[in-house]
Amino acid sequence: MSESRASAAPSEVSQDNAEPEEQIQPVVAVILAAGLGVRFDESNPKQLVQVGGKPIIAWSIDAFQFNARVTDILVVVNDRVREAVEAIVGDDTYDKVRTVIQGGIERMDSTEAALQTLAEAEIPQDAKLLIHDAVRPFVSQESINGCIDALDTFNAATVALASTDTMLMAGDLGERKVVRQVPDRDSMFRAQTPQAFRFSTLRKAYDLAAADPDFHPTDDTRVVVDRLPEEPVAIVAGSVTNMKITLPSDVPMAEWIARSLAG
Ligand SMILES: Nc1ccn([C@@H]2O[C@H](COP(=O)(O)OP(=O)(O)OP(=O)(O)O)[C@@H](O)[C@H]2O)c(=O)n1
Ligand SMILES: C[C@](O)(CO)[C@H](O)COP(=O)(O)O
Repeated sequence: MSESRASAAPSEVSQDNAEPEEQIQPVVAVILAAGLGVRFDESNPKQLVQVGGKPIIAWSIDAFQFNARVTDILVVVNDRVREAVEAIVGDDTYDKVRTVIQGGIERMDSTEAALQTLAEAEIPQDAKLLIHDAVRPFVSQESINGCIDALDTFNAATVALASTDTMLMAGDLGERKVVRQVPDRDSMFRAQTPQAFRFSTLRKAYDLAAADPDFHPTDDTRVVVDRLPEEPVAIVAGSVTNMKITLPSDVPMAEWIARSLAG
């Protein structure tokens, strides 16, 4: 494990702004920033693009750094962004960032790397994990707190936004896509992050998933839903502003949100 800052295990370090009487488990935010951004521009890592005067990943880390209930932060990177991310979190502001680790080829490989690091740090089995996309810079404190609270009742929770569009489930008919089903809109949600889990629950789901090389989920909720179908995943309210920067055309909207937050 290569570390950029303090080598203490999560929550060994004193938590000056936590609420020790009410919060007994560590609350660990995992910021996933090891993606290549193929849909954005591989030569311009989207995690590092500036919006509202600071890199997208700095917005994302700030949301957890400044939440009093989050005790520890782990950042997952690739070689292209490591140096820049280490420079960002080297600032004294980021005193909850324990380590910057190497991710993997797929998103689930990056989560797996985080789980291994946390296991090596002997994190408690009931620790609360908040897995967040580095490229969702404007996650609200309500959504973060909603995840932490939901884990008092559930072992898994995800931020999601109720769909305002009717969704179409499509299939192939020759070369054309055709509609196979029109699910009831009230049951349709758009997945966002953070996605939150008790450590032991996500560990178990990932252990089960490891046996299947053909499983390529794009988020952690799917790993739990597929591999632990008896485990309910609570939905926590997301927001339109908790957008994911996926395409270059998302940047103007992100700039607009950054400006409106500053205002
Ligand atoms: N191997 C990967 C792939 C993705 N991610 C992270 O997961 C989040 C959501 O992924 P996405 O937006 O799909 O990012 P990319 O994989 O970078 O994008 P693309 O699919 O266009 O390459 C991002 O913060 C990304 O850095 C990661 O840590 N490790
Ligand atoms: C985790 C995620 O951001 C939830 O919306 C998403 O699944 C990431 O992957 P995608 O390939 O961009 O859907």
